[in-house]
Amino acid sequence: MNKKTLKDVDVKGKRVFCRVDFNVPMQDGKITDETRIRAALPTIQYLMEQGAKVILASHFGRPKGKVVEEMRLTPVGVRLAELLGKDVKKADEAYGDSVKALIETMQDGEVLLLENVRFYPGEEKNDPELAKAFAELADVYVNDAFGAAHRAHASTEGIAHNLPAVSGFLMEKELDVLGKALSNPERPFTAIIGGAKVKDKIGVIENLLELVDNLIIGGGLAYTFVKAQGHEIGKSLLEADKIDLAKSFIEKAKEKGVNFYMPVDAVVADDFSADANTKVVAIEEIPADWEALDIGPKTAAIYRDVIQKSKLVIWNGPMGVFEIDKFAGGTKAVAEALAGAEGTYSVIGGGDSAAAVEKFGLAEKMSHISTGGGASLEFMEGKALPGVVALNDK
Ligand SMILES: Nc1ncnc2c1ncn2[C@@H]1O[C@H](COP(=O)(O)OP(=O)(O)OP(=O)(O)O)[C@@H](O)[C@H]1O
Ligand SMILES: O=C(O)[C@H](O)COP(=O)(O)O
Repeated sequence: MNKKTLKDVDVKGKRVFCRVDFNVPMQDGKITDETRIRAALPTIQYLMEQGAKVILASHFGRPKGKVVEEMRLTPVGVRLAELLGKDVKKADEAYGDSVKALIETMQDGEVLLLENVRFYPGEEKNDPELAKAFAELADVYVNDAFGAAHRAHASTEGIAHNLPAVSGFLMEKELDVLGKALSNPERPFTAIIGGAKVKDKIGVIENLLELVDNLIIGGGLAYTFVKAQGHEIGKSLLEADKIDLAKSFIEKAKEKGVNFYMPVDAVVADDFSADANTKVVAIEEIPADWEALDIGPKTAAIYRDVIQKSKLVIWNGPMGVFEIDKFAGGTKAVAEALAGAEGTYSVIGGGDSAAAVEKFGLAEKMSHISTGGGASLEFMEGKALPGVVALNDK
């Protein structure tokens, strides 16, 4: 990476504003997945050991520039203190005199967690005044929030123009793994793209078609491709305005010599629910009143075979409605194939694919699970991430 990292700056005795992504799933005030907190620990612990005053900032949810009591970072601070085995002070604001006063009382090696930066309208607008107010709190800026690196916000981008700005260890690792995968992939290189909508995956499919040997399509978006092949898809998800685009992707794959895999069978249901009647049908035989909610067993077997023969696999988006057990089989089969494939480096884009891998208890078996959903997707689209661009060059 051509950007400065934590190891390139001296942080001893310095006030360090460290942007993390603590946007963790929470239900009734309880954190349901603490992966993102654990992933930030190496940077936080290093800063503590180096004797920095560690000032942590994060967004949580989408409070739209207002204080939303349920979106305070207090429960995250409590869990972080448990994981660190050290006290974590918690501020009720994210900048200003009250925060400055708290920082004055900090000893070297102590940790302070600021309040949700999205309580302020200037955060998402990347207001230079707010960026300055954040910068006034510290001597050095560390960005470890890979999950938010695709956002040009005051605490992810603006602040970097006001302080020495470097990446944290998580940011460095994510960029390293994803960067190497895309720039110098081991082959055969396979991308698995699923999820709900073609619309959300256009950029990534376009970019990956230039890079991969195999492109596997699954999830709700697959049925627009099936329709593009001239088959009826019943009540399955369809983006009618994307049929021509789907056709052009299939054509482009042919031109480029990319093997393009689409479902050959599907699990169809007479209702989008856990109590629905279901059956497995060939892809050209989806009944008019039914909808395809998962790839079928023949498709899963083909996909497994491609995965096992690949040296590198990038996966973004589930193969079916994995939240409902009846339609989780295809996603599980892909996860199991990745977990069992020896000599295959598996990169899981964040978001739902990461959640699925967790749900099946296979997270440990993957080579890399990204902590960024949207961020890893934009990276795979070949886009520059503003939170990274703003950091100091080496
Ligand atoms: N055949 C299908 N029909 C309808 N919905 C589907 C189908 N297959 C998958 N889905 C749904 O798609 C959703 C995931 O798609 P989405 O594009 O939101 O996530 P993703 O690709 O993992 O991206 P992110 O990283 O943003 O979470 C899941 O909720 C899943 O139930
Ligand atoms: O969960 C994420 O993908 C990141 O924390 C970014 O959140 P956002 O989509 O609300 O900007």
